[in-house]
Amino acid sequence: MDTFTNIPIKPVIRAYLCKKGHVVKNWKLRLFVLKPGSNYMEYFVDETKESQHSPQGRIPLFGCKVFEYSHTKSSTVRDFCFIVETVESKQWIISASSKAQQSQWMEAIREAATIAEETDEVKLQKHKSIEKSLLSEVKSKNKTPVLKLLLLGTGESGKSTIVKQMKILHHKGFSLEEQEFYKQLIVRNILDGVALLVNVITDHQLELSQETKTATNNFIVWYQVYLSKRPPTIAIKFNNATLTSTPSSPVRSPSTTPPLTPKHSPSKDNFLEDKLSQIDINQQQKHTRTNSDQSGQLFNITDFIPSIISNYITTIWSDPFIQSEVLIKAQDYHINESTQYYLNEFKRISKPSYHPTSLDILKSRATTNGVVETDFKVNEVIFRIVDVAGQRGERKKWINFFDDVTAIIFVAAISEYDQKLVEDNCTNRLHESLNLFDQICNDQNFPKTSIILFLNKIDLFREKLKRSSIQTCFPDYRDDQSYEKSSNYIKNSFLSKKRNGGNNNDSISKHIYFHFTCATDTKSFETVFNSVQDIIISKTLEFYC
Ligand SMILES: Nc1nc2c(ncn2[C@@H]2O[C@H](COP(=O)(O)OP(=O)(O)OP(=O)(O)O)[C@@H](O)[C@H]2O)c(=O)[nH]1
Ligand SMILES: [Mg+2]
Repeated sequence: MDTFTNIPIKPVIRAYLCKKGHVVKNWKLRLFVLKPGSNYMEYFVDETKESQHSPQGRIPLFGCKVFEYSHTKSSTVRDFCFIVETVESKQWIISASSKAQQSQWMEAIREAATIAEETDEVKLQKHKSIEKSLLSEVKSKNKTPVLKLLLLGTGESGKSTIVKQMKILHHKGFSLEEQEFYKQLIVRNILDGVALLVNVITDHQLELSQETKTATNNFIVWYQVYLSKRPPTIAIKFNNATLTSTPSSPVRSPSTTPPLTPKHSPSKDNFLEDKLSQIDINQQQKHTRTNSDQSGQLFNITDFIPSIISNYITTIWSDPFIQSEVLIKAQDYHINESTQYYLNEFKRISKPSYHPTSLDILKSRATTNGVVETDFKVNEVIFRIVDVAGQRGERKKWINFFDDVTAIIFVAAISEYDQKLVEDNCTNRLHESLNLFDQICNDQNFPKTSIILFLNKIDLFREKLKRSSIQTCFPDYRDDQSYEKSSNYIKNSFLSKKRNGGNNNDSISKHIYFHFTCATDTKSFETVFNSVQDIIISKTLEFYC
């Protein structure tokens, strides 16, 4: 996990000090080295070993305590002793050669401990020991603890994607029924995405090459009929809850948008347009019933795209102008971020034998309706993950799920710094997320609940920084457009939202943990979730033990 402190410039301190053995309790002279900004204090047998950087041992400094030590009964009493105790309660007894040296080292170690980071090695050790103690506790009490994690955040921030990752990591992936659902959803996502691109072209009256123009015209004529026939939602049962797909409307736009109509008159020189020209748009249903042979195959789509339509999509996406300017403009129309991924993968996806991969599923988009609870058994613990709908109108339902929450994972999509909210088309999405975070982390409903902040979509954030600064969202931001500085600024903006109520009230001065995440990347999510597990389990241990 990252920390948010600066490392002061201080000299290295090194000296020979005596260290009491952990196994054989005798004193050994060791060369101790404390480098400023290091996460460890190291000790060596001598200078040669130091120059080879071959330490005899190292003491993790993150959160360690230092206190004076005086012997009560020992035949080998030493003066000026002190103890360094790590967060894992492991102790090192060290003896200095004078009072001044003892004070100097104690002070330096204390200071180093305040800025040291928790290293992966320490995290892993902690993770294992926490798990071990929880397991033995569980065995002795013969019960499986249920830890409730509430996923909160604005719409489209990535909450449901996290649940999908949990399925991949802890549920052996997706069932055949789920894969079928996602296949249909992906087809819808692609068709809606292409229609939205065409809508952008029409809206902005963009000039296209003749080939692209023909393909867009043909596609949109077909799409309008397809849309009128397609059921508005597809649904699937997940663990007694229903996830319903309500794909985004392809005609969302920043202003008043004309209906989807091709700007250029369709040419009459191909099969599809000939077919469609026979259709009375107002009589589509009737027409399909009576001419079900060819148009039935063309429009009765569940999980595949007819090859003629695939060809139009391929032509449209092969145009570099569509992939650059049109795609960027489409952001203002709230295009699904995965459209680019799907269209890049379209050759594979458009095959009749297509089966979605885990990544395809992670990239799919369906607005969550209501609340979906899913249990995941991880080792001997059940994580009950509560995924809510993030859009404004849905948030009043959240309060019903605040009871017995072990931890809140607040998901904020930091790549949204230059995007407007779908709900009102005017509020900056990141401002909305910051305001929501402010409410959540200062809410008295969960005074002791740990809050874990996921600063999500870092992959899109990195890409976007190449073309626009976070100044769009934070006019006071003065630094450069580097990922490090920009992400750090956003992180601090979130963390600064936590208030302590001005009365040192412990109940609302809870700690906020944070991670930079890419929820569609399974490997990095696994690391992040291990760390989250540690925090949650260690907090819960207090309750169970
Ligand atoms: N590139 C990228 N896409 C992401 C990331 N996280 C989520 N997404 C995509 O963002 C879209 C929205 O994600 P969801 O998980 O559905 O968002 P949500 O927070 O559940 O949204 P609501 O249900 O509307 O509240 C999906 O298409 C995801 O694939 C990420 O870190 N990087
Ligand atoms: Mg969702």
